[in-house]
Amino acid sequence: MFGDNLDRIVAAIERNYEADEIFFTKPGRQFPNRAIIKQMLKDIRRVLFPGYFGEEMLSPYTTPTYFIGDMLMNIERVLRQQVVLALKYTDEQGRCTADIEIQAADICTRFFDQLPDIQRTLLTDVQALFDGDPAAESKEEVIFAYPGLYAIYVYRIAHVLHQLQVPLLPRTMTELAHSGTGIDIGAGADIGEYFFIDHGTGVVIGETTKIGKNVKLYQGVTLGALSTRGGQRLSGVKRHPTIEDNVTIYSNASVLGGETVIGEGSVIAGSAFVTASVPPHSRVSVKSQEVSLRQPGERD
Ligand SMILES: CC(=O)OC[C@H](N)C(=O)O
Repeated sequence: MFGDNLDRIVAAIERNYEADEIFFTKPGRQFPNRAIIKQMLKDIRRVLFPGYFGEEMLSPYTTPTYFIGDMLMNIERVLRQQVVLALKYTDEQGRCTADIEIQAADICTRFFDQLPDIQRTLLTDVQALFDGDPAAESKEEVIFAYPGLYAIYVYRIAHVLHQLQVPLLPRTMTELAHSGTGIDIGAGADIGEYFFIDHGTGVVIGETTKIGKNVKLYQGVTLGALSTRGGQRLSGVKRHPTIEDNVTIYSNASVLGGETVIGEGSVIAGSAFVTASVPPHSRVSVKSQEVSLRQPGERD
């Protein structure tokens, strides 16, 4: 099939390997496993919303106490292994495995301590989706089927791991959700409770975005950076906007820039392009310059 070409192709690929050190996985190190991370997200979701994504609560012989305990012990073991792999892979100080394992165990302790709070926050997101979408038949339907809730769930798990400075895993998680839903939420974004994303396809929320409570986004909204020409020099710099409490942003609007603040209670029209701050209770029309104050009692 290859004829005489095989040797030539092999040699060319080998030369490409030699041109960049990223091709040579570091000796004794191994990447975390994407399939295992995906399964772990499923298992955590089964604990937070039992019965929705597995058979667990249907058996009369299973009490929640044993189910939760058993699941958490298994998830902890898997998470700890993946955190060890991620820490080892990215380690630049040549730390010994024992030290890395201690750090991973500590990260897991802190992560699981926060799990009940993540669950409570997710319930506020479920409520926001149900309250905000007249097409939702029930909160159960939101949990079972809504892509917005799934993306928010994965984000809330990934965000805690990001705060605990776990490398590789948070991004892997949010990209798994992105590929399944079309909703891209950076794990570093800081998002308050009662968060609502309806439909969701094409929503992008950059990693330094700050979002208050009770914020609503529709499909195609970008909360992005103004310019990324600075490349890695902008790493860690606030590049994405701040959205205060009770803001609604309609479909395909772009709000860009690290210093851009959308004041509390504002409404941004669909397809608006906003690169400057607007005061609380603004109504922003398609051209970002056209900003007027919302009248008291005026509807979104
Ligand atoms: C959402 C967005 O504008 O991202 C651009 C780039 N990935 C950054 O983080 O700056």
